[in-house]
Amino acid sequence: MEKLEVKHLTHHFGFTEILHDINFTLKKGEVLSIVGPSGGGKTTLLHLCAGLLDVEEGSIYNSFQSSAFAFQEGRLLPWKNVIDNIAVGLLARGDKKSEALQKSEEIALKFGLEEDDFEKFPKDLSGGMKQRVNFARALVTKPSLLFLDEPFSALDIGLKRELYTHLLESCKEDNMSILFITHDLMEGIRLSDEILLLEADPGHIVKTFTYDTPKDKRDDTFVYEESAKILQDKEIIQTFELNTLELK
Ligand SMILES: Nc1ncnc2c1ncn2[C@@H]1O[C@H](COP(=O)(O)OP(=O)(O)OP(=O)(O)O)[C@@H](O)[C@H]1O
Repeated sequence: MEKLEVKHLTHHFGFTEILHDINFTLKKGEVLSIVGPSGGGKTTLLHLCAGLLDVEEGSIYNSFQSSAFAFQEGRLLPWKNVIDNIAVGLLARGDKKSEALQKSEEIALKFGLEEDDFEKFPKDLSGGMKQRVNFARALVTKPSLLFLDEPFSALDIGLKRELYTHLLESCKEDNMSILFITHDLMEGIRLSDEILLLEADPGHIVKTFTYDTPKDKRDDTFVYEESAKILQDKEIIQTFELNTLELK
């Protein structure tokens, strides 16, 4: 069975310990989110898991057959148009050009882009269109594991919901697994089988929340009720320092 297994992972930048003794397993078909305050080491952890940083202490075992990474800011190639940007991963793995372009056009339409947009370059796209291209590019290769670094944070609520739906469809149809980081507890509750709460200085997992309700049954009421519960949790209050905030 494909899995990502993180054991006793500790990481330093210089003399500063950023992550301390992280342990978790992501299994095939699961969605796992990492939630925590800014600067807590979430991106560092995701980069280590994706092989973008070298592991120094502890281990990461990744037996997923393929993976893709969608960055928060998109990182589209400015000299390529929409379809060529989406096709990058397909061409890199050796798909025939005509097939790669066809698959890219299909997924672009599915993700709400229009034929008129296909030839546009990133500089001529709105923020929302760039995010659609970003997601389409990550999903078109049908990765068995998808890494997401706060991909929804700058999006309006309508586009967020649309992209949630596409992601969950891919999880269901292709049994894709997702590891993602977010500041947004509601997003974590809507999408995840498991939420890891990461406290800062150094980043360590203080608590894990597990959700068994099928994701297509998680309506707004479910998400609000679970968020209300979680916001009373002692570790959440402490990790996000909610008890020190006063509304003025
Ligand atoms: N390449 C680097 N060199 C030195 N320090 C780094 C490097 N990358 C990150 N850091 C530091 O590591 C700490 C954790 O950063 P990281 O980006 O992983 O946190 P984060 O939880 O993702 O934060 P945010 O939610 O604000 O994106 C921060 O103090 C950051 O300054």
